[in-house]
Amino acid sequence: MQDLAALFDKSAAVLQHSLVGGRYLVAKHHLEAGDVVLQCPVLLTAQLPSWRKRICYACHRMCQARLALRCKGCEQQLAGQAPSETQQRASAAVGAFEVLQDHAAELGKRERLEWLSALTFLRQALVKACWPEIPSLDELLPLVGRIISNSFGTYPDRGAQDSTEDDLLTQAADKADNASFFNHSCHPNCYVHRNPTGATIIAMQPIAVGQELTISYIDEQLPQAARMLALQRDFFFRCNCSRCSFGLREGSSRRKAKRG
Ligand SMILES: C[S@@+](CC[C@H](N)C(=O)[O-])C[C@H]1O[C@@H](n2cnc3c(N)ncnc32)[C@H](O)[C@@H]1O
Repeated sequence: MQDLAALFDKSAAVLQHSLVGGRYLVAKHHLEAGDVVLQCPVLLTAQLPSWRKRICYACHRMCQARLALRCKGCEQQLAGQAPSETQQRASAAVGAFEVLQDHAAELGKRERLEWLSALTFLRQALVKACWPEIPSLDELLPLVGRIISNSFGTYPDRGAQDSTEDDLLTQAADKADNASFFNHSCHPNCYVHRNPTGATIIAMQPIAVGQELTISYIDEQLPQAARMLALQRDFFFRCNCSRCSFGLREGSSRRKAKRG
């Protein structure tokens, strides 16, 4: 198993393990609002067929011309061997990816059936291709669960502001990287700035050394019931952040006060 802590060497975050809640990140030193916590390069990219030959393997930028031979972003030639740094980053990402929570058991019945039929098709293709070791469905489903519940959307070149959910769905390219260790909070202290080459996690407020670093996976402006629904539906977990726990207590004490 690779050294996961090393993924955060050059960042303001430290990886911690909790027996009940899995991994989480805390501030390495005091942070002010606007401080960069972590730079997350794109590490794994799932390309749609229509994107083939348009994404640079080195900087993961989309190239405008379909058959471009050289990336305009980093001047790398698009054909040929990937540089070893990219290969190293990719294998580090796979190691980190393997330990993430998969929630495979919590996939909805319909979603599970859809994935099982796609994975059965994949296995048949691997058999036909004489693949040396065919993974079982029980091995493949957790991979799907990890991708669904831990990846970030990568936006097309025009930038996050103009992008819509539809862009994400139709042009979906996902990445799994060190940013996948940030837990969610409905009252986060960091936000994610996404761009085509990766993501940057930025502090939104002063954060004390040792304090947990959190981001929001959803629109945290939603009311509590809608937030819980979105997290359960899209990420398969029940939120235990301080705002939700406080909200529940607040709701019950308000009801008590009404009854009293
Ligand atoms: C992106 S990962 C974060 C790292 C994760 N703690 C781990 O050890 O793999 C997302 C997963 O962490 C857990 N998680 C994150 N935020 C949470 C929260 N506010 N309440 C409960 N579980 C949370 C959920 O299991 C979720 O699927």
